[in-house]
Amino acid sequence: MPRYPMQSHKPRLVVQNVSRSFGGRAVVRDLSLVVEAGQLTCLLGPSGCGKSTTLRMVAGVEEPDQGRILIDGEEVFGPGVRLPPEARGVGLMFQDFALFPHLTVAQNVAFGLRKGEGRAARVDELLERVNLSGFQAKHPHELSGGEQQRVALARALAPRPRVMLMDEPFSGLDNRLRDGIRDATLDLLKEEGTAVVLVTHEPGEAMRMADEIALMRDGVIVQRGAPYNVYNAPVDRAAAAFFSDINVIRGQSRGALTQTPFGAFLTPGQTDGAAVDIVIRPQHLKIDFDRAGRGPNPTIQDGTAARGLVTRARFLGHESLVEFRMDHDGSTLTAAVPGVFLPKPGTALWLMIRRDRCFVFPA
Ligand SMILES: Nc1ncnc2c1ncn2[C@@H]1O[C@H](COP(=O)(O)OP(=O)(O)OP(=O)(O)O)[C@@H](O)[C@H]1O
Repeated sequence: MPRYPMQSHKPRLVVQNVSRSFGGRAVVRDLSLVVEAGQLTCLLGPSGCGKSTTLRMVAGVEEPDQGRILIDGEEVFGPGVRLPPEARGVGLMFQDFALFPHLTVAQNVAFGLRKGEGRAARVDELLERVNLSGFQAKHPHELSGGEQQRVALARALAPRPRVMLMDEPFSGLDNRLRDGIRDATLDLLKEEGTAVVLVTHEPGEAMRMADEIALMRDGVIVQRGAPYNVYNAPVDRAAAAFFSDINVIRGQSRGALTQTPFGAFLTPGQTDGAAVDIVIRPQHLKIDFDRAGRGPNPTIQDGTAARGLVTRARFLGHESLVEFRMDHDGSTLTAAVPGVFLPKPGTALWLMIRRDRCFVFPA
């Protein structure tokens, strides 16, 4: 049943309306996904939202209750079709990737390759590309964690998988190593041109690696898009909160406007009288100084300033986080400021909200 006619474009990976329950509980619900060759899609979401189960169904180690999975237009799972994992042309890499301890580095990388011409050359090529030339004869116990991880990557890529499936592949690594290995891994995956599905619960990792983020919650994809779009246009309050701390100002929409101590916000599309949440990331609160009990003048971009007292200020390295107790209702707001800004607790400051950086959601 060819869904994609011969002459038309066949995405590398198509997951169609796939569902899976365990003991009557739906863990993945009617999930669909398309990943092109050379593209990296991150399944991002909190623990237990069904990311790993989705990945395992693509790998073929878990069976969907329903749905179809196609690789290069070929059905690998569907009504009456169940291709085993080894026949799907997928490469796997998991957090606890285990190299074969009794095999050398070269033998580990060669493991999935057929004997014959080109085998040794492919092993050497990959080891060079993960910066491990000369490591061929070593055994895994002689390698650092980062080196073992690179061997595992070379091993998974050696047979030129059509789809590479990675489940939290960097979480076992030292923090200092992680960013370098992520970048090197991404470069190699791009050179190989394979389609990649990477599971992570870390927004930072997804932002760094993904062409497309598929944000998951309770077994469904709630939003997908380029990292920039998912970060800057979240579908709801929880999607915004998944990527950073957020500040929430609750108000009531009247005539497409919501009045707050920070001035009026446009809240089009909200029913009259409906409670709305105005959501703003700490980076997008503007701080101004107290001018003898007065703040800066209102502007169209930033609205009216509201006064608060600093309750805590912390330096985090690249930015400072300053917490305020607001005069008007005693609520707490947090502002992030680049560099070092550590006002003493009790300092009165004025906050403004950038209108172009806030999100409005029904409460
Ligand atoms: N084989 C199984 N039998 C029963 N329940 C399972 C099985 N596999 C997964 N689950 C349950 O399904 C839910 C989703 O698991 P899954 O591993 O897909 O989530 P996840 O988003 O990858 O989370 P994590 O990051 O913690 O692995 C969890 O509640 C888990 O306990």
